[in-house]
Amino acid sequence: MESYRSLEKNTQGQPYSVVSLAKWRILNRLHDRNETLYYRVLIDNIKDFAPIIYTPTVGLVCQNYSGLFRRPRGMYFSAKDKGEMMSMIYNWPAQQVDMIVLTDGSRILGLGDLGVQGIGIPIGKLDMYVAAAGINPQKILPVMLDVGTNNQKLLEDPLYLGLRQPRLEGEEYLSIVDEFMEAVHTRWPKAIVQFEDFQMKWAFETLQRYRKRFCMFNDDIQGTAGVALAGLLGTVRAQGLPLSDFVNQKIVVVGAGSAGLGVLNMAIQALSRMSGNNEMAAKNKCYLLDKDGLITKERKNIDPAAAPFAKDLKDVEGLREGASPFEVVKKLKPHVLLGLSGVGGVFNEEVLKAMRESDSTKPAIFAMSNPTMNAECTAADAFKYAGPNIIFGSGSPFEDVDLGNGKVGHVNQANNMYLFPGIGLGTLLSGAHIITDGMLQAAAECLASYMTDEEIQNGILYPSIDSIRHITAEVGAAVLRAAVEEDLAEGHGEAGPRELKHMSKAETVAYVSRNMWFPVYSPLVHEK
Ligand SMILES: NC(=O)C1=CN([C@@H]2O[C@H](COP(=O)(O)OP(=O)(O)OC[C@H]3O[C@@H](n4cnc5c(N)ncnc54)[C@H](O)[C@@H]3O)[C@@H](O)[C@H]2O)C=CC1
Ligand SMILES: CC(=O)C(=O)O
Ligand SMILES: [Mg+2]
Repeated sequence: MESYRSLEKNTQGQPYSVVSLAKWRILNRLHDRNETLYYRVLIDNIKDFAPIIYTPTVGLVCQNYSGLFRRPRGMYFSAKDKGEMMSMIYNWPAQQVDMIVLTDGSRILGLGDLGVQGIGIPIGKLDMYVAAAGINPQKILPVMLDVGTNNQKLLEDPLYLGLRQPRLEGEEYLSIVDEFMEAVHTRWPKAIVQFEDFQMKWAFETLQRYRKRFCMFNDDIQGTAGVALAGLLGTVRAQGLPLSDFVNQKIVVVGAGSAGLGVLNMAIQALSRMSGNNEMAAKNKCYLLDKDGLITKERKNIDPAAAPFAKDLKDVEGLREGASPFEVVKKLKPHVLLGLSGVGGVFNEEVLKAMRESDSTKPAIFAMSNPTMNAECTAADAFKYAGPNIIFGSGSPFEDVDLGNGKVGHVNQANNMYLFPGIGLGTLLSGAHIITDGMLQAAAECLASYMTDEEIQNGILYPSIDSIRHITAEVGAAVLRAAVEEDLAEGHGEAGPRELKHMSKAETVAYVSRNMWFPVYSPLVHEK
């Protein structure tokens, strides 16, 4: 910590990229040298270190990974390993693996295709699993599926560590993922595989293909959706309205990719439950935009995943196919404007000023894209242009904003880190062999009800990252209980299905907390 603090002191005024990469190097060296100590300082200083090992710095690390590379971490399965993956999996030295984060590097944060350099994301996500969920670091496995890259710059970079070929497509691609999933399942049938940062077409396709066969989920589609839903429900409470008023909120989502569509799907499921299974009414309140603007039924070559949300032009009077975010906000006066576009600055001054006319007393702006440069707007601009009354959330951290007269504009970190560790931990301890919508919904509801009314009134929708272990234990327990209710909990370790079934809510939280690993040195000689 002394060397970290002196680095901070000695690099004041230097560019963000230089300072944050230097910080990452200090932590990475410690990670290689002394795992127990690394996780201990990570847990004790999570607020300072999450932005280094996770977003935003992890983005910069991935962009520069081939140059930063010193030692391997995790496993790489390449297209050339076809037919060998089963023996490769059996070569992994740990007896047991509980949690795998898998990527193919095709959509790393909002930074696009980074090929094998995307391995930084599974490493960072699994560090959060250890820090937040107390998964034993000996039982985690970051995995890169190297199926090539379409990033020309990387293909020409002499330092690039991956296969120098264009990405595999179609059946060739799927056969690689299939082989990997079968191999993992054979050796560790209960290991949970988190799919992370896959480009949209494969994100949806693999989720559909595997979710009923393997214990897996897609964090960008499902984890993000739960965090966003908790945020949306929070904004209803912040307006002093009962949760049932959620059905009256107008929601504009900018970005129709895996994350944006995941959010809309989950929000619409929740809305239709609240409005007596009236899915039509729920959909009417949600508007979706992509790089070509408002998606309507007039759209040519509409993506099948976005089609269910396309608006009939007669239902959006005064708006046209492809209307810009500004036109949409100006016309609709939405309660919530949520960005998952991956494009920095899409919520510009004009769009943010239009949010001043929102029908909500506390309009919500979520600029959820990562890393910081890709956020749809900064926190300072949001409060400056949309007004001091807004609720603000961003995917990467921003400082709270000084609004003058002692008032503070609170910044929420609307990031799936509040859910994925609990989803993984709860599933693991339940012993369920699949992850259902019910388990994910329980996770979202747990996060949504975690904050007090007073905090919510002050614009605070999510807990501080300092309490991430606590919220993760609660989320984990909620997921475990949902698995029990669905008769999926087969038990794990000391607790069989009967024990799990008979645990009260409080006992489940205590059970989950008890099973979280904490970094202490193990004695070399056991005392008698
Ligand atoms: N805060 C969080 O927890 C999470 C944040 N994200 C972020 O969300 C972003 C998007 O991720 P995915 O949905 O997986 O990407 P994606 O590539 O599947 O989708 C991006 C979408 O944005 C649209 N888009 C592009 N330019 C646009 C523009 N100028 N205006 C409006 N829409 C535009 C595209 O048409 C596409 O529909 C990334 O930056 C990622 O870091 C993703 C998951 C979780
Ligand atoms: C947070 C996250 O999963 C993403 O930006 O992709
Ligand atoms: Mg992601």
